[in-house]
Amino acid sequence: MRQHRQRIVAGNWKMHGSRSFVSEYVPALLGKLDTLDADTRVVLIPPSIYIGEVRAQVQNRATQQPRITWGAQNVSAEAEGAFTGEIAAEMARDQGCDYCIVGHSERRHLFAETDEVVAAKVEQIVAHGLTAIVCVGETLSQRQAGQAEQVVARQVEACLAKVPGNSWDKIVLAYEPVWAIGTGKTASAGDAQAIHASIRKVLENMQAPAQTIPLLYGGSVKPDNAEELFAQPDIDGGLVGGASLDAESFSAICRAC
Ligand SMILES: O=C[C@H](O)COP(=O)(O)O
Repeated sequence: MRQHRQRIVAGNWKMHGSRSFVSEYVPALLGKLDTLDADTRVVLIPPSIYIGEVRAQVQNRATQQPRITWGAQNVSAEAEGAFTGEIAAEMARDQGCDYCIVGHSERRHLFAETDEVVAAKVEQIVAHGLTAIVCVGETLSQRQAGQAEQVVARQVEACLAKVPGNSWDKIVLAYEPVWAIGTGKTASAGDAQAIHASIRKVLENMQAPAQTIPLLYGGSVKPDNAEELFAQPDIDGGLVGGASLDAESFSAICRAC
């Protein structure tokens, strides 16, 4: 039987959007989420400059809160200071964010973020009362070399190394195979489930509450594959990129959860 865990669909807009997009997209999306399963939480994650506008649009539909919420794509590993261009976890909290993505493969590969940096960011995020959506996942060559489980296990252990024992309820993991991100290639539901199950074992070995931490799948999630992925026993929802930018597609994915 499937464990009862929080189900989450998070839409990572990446570096897309505009003020006019927010004002059209958010009301259109919310209008399509009236029939959402009561256990499912939807997180809108725009570029940080638009968080305030997303927040205002969601708060206009007070009846859907707190099932519909918002978050940040990234925060600094530092608490505050002379770090031009960065935003602090406390600032994300100040904008009402409940969630923050950390360790996304684009940050790891394009901005050279290491597991140690990710761990420091996770520490900041949970210390400020936000929930970290911690991304892990293997590259294509690592998968082809049969190292997927091993790579993911190492990332999980390193990225969660500084989580205080009383903060595990502030952790969500997102398994995102790098080769599936934005490529239209999705891990098969069986392969994704196998990695998710292996992540729970890693969490158990870390003395974390492995059965209650939500595990999301990310990588070319679309309306036509979401249901099968979300039906897997250890997959509790999705981290959605491209398809989250279309209200019709994203709402269909949310309803599949
Ligand atoms: O954060 C989202 C992931 O990178 C997945 O992106 P995608 O759905 O465009 O493949």
